[in-house]
Amino acid sequence: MSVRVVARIRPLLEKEIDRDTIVRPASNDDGKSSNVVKIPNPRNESEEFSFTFNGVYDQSTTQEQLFTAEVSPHLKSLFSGLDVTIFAYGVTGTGKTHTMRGGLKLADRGVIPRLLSGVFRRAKKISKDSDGDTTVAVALSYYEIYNDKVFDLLEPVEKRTPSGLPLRAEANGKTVVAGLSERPCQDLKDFEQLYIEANTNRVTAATKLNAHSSRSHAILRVKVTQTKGDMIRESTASAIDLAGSEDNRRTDNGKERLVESAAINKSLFVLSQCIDAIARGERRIPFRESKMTRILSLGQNNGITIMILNLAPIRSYHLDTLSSLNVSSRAKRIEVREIENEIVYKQPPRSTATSGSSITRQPLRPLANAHNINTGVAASAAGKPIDRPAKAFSVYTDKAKPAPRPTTSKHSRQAIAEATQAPLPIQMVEADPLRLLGLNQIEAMVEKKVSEILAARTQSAHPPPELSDEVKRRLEALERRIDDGRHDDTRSEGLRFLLMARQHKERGENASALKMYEMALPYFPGQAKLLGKIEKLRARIAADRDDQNVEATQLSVDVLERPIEKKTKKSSRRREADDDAYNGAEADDDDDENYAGKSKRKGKKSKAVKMDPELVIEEGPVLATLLDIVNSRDVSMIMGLQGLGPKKARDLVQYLETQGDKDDGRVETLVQLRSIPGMGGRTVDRAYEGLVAGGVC
Ligand SMILES: Nc1ncnc2c1ncn2[C@@H]1O[C@H](COP(=O)(O)OP(=O)(O)OP(=O)(O)O)[C@@H](O)[C@H]1O
Repeated sequence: MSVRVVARIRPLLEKEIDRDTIVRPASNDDGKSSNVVKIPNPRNESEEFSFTFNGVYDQSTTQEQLFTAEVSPHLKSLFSGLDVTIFAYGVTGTGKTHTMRGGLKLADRGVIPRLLSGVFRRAKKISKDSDGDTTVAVALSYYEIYNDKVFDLLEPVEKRTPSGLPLRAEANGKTVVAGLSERPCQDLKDFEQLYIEANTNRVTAATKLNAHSSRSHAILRVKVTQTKGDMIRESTASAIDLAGSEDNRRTDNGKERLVESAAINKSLFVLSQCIDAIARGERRIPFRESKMTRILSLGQNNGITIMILNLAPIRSYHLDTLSSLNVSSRAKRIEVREIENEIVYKQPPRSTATSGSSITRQPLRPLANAHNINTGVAASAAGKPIDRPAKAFSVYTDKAKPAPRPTTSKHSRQAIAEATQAPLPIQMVEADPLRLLGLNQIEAMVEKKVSEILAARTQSAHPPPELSDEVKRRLEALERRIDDGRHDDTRSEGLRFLLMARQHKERGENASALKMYEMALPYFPGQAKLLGKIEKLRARIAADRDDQNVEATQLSVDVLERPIEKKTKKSSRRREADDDAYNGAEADDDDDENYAGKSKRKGKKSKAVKMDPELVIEEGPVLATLLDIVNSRDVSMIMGLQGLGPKKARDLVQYLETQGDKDDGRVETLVQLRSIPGMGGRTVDRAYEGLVAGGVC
């Protein structure tokens, strides 16, 4: 089954006005259910984009309606052994916490308290229906991921270590938080007490956009353990309130908040990359690049996953809303395997006959896949008696390695046959290969062959582009700087972003590299070299694309399909010109060499990109004039700038209008100006050069 993605549009808040509403729900073709979100194209308001979801809930939807429709039906699955994950996703201030936690009044309670209420009710019913044969225990864990570190919310804040709790991958593929506490929870009252107490430990700080903004991802795990005789079934419901992405230009965040914000934005960026990679069927999913994505393990976790996309209906969120609509509409394509957790059997008490001080104990090792051995659910469903594993642990001697059981798997048979270079009749291998070869011989051969096959496979897979020794050396040096402990946590985090940026850049992933450099910026505010890198990458990306392409705002291609298609011919001509400019600029790029302290690469100079990128952060009359013209929001004045036609000028003014009033939404730097949709590096350069040529300096 795919991830179920539903959208919820929140009502207008006190200061928001109806005429700013731009997001609306619509019905699909059958006209019955509302499962479409409509939003205007920011570049052409007469055109609307439609996004289809599994369900869309409008402003009037109550907490109860949402829970009854989207969460309640999965309680049954939870008790039949499936894990259920519900997570809220969206920009800051769109209603994630309201949806997941809700208010204190009964009607305002969100998904989490209602989920617990449903769990206790069902547990009672199961116990009653089985005349007490089945008992159900509920236990809670609650933790947050703050600045990419995991903290237990059920433990007092004083107990936290600066590095937080580590993550561990379990044999069954699940990622767990090592050392996380778990509290038994008898009833709703118990839960409320724990939950309210824990929430006071959660890091929440006010941002300009949302007075009670959550600055961390909060994850509540509800473990349900059903015991009947010696059978134990465990399943987990996870309710996740993700922190919201935010545009720091809109939030006036201070330095500490910028760092938090960078960590939040980074993890959400990684999440969107994971979603993209899964949707495209790629082999490498970048889960490991953030703790949140490791824990969420989208598409890796078995069970049921529901994503609630929270949306604000108003214009000031326009581009952010489009971006999250894009990410979540791709999440619909993620397939999740619905596999029930296995039943585990309690151990019968061990015989003490072999105990005694003279006996050397052998280490206990779990049988391979011990708790996955029994597929009792399937067996019982088929009406067969449930096979029980004889024991969950086996004793092995350390001296002689156990002989591998003759295996009937195709690969092993092939491996043995290939290893002996004489194809063995299948029946013989299955009957008794030990009669043909010694145990150790077989084991050595199988091991050798399997490693050969694996090595061959690894080599035949597309190897990542080989990094030059020089680049490797620099990356290693950067990693050492991060790990040598001389930097405080915050600085290390910044260096980590730089490291990731360089890795992306070396792989030719310029957009991701740019994002990472931008995320490093709050850690090194005003750092000229870093700003220069950002500028150059922006120019490079812009030159590599059509000037008009709004991709710089991270709108995905599928949203912009129509407008882009219309101007394909014109675009390709322009792109050729841009490519020339790009190649010239590339030859001029001193980025890597400067870093390594080497001389610049020589190449043809670009005519199109004349401006020295380092100039862009300087103050001066040209810059001041350019920004004054832009901030005038006067289309006729802006049109007077070189390279800005009426359409670009209108788009720019329209965009600035979405950023608030003239004082609040002022563009202060060229970096900001270049980040505006449609204002790629070349456009800004031309405008700047036009002013220089006109004598403004
Ligand atoms: N469905 C709704 N009905 C009424 N009020 C709502 C609804 N959704 C959100 N709100 C209100 O909108 C404001 C922002 O909501 P909330 O704090 O839940 O946003 P958020 O997405 O969790 O933000 P952040 O990511 O910053 O924590 C709050 O005042 C909340 O009460």
